[in-house]
Amino acid sequence: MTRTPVNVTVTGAAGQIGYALLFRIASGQLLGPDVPVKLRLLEITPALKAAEGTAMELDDCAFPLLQGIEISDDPNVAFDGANVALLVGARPRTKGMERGDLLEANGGIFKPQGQAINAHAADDIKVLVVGNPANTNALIAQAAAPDVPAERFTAMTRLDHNRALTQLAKKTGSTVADIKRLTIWGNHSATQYPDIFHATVAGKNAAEVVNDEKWLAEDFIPTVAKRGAAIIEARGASSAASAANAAIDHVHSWVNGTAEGDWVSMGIPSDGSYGVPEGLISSFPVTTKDGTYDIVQGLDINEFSRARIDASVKELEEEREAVRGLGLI
Ligand SMILES: NC(=O)C1=CN([C@@H]2O[C@H](COP(=O)(O)OP(=O)(O)OC[C@H]3O[C@@H](n4cnc5c(N)ncnc54)[C@H](O)[C@@H]3O)[C@@H](O)[C@H]2O)C=CC1
Ligand SMILES: O=C([O-])CC(=O)C(=O)O
Repeated sequence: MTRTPVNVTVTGAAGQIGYALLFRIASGQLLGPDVPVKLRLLEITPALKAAEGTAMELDDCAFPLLQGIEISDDPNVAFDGANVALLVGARPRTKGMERGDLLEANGGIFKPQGQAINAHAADDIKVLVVGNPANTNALIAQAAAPDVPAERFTAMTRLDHNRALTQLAKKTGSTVADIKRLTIWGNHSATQYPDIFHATVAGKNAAEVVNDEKWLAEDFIPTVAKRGAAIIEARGASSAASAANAAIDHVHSWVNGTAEGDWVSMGIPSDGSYGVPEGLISSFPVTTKDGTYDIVQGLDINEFSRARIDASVKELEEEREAVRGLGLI
């Protein structure tokens, strides 16, 4: 049976994440090995030529699943009929900046894109915001799209999740495949909280296997939370291939479901669970099935975790106030 192609819109297509992302989408890694895709690339006018160059290379790969590429500098064109939208296009931070410092520079990008999604995207649109500060940019886009169900706007904390998996695997002498049920809570920022209290390593409780609260507080959490800055320091540019990989993982999980007994982390609109004020786009543990996600309920949050979740949520509230002040929501 021939399947209808899925329209995937990628913004910032000529950027460094775009370059690491597009080929993987076209090869079937985003949606599955039997799902044809059409790519819609959105760029600012001066970068259209570079986007065309990337499209030429995509052509040259002769991906059997790639059924078309359109390039535009108009969000109304790029989001027309979009089933999946990856909002990557935004300025990256440089050394010495926090991601929140980008709010003023980048926030303005997401309101018109939200409006264009509202007006033109397909009814089943799923949005992942990657551009920083991702959680609050997702809030801006969502606020500009009142006709799209709020839960379709998500922000990427999967890179943090993947970073935490590897750090925990290294500490416990295991492999990432042995680790389940890890959670990133809160904001994709230095206040995020990677939580191992409900995680398991080869079936055993991770916190008990580690049994080292000092390592948790002084090594693991800051290493994961500040990994983006460490990459900028080492590479001279922010994470690109790992960010593209996390975007693939995020959408793949959302569309194709999580494994039995495991969960993933996604920045999603809070329904008030775990004391996170309703409407904030905050990272939670989620399971996914049939293209929808559910927050994992009933986890016992200890004092150590509560303080850290609250601190990150407070920062999200402050970012929300800031974008209210800028008239973006
Ligand atoms: N959530 C996460 O885990 C991560 C987020 N990021 C963020 O992703 C964003 C992109 O990073 P890079 O690709 O490294 O940056 P980049 O500077 O290499 O590429 C960004 C691209 O976006 C384009 N762009 C700017 N404004 C646009 C608009 N209004 N519409 C469409 N395209 C537009 C630029 O022309 C450029 O080609 C940054 O904000 C970065 O901080 C990066 C890594 C991880
Ligand atoms: O740190 C940055 O600015 C880029 C990013 O979001 C990350 O690598 O997690």
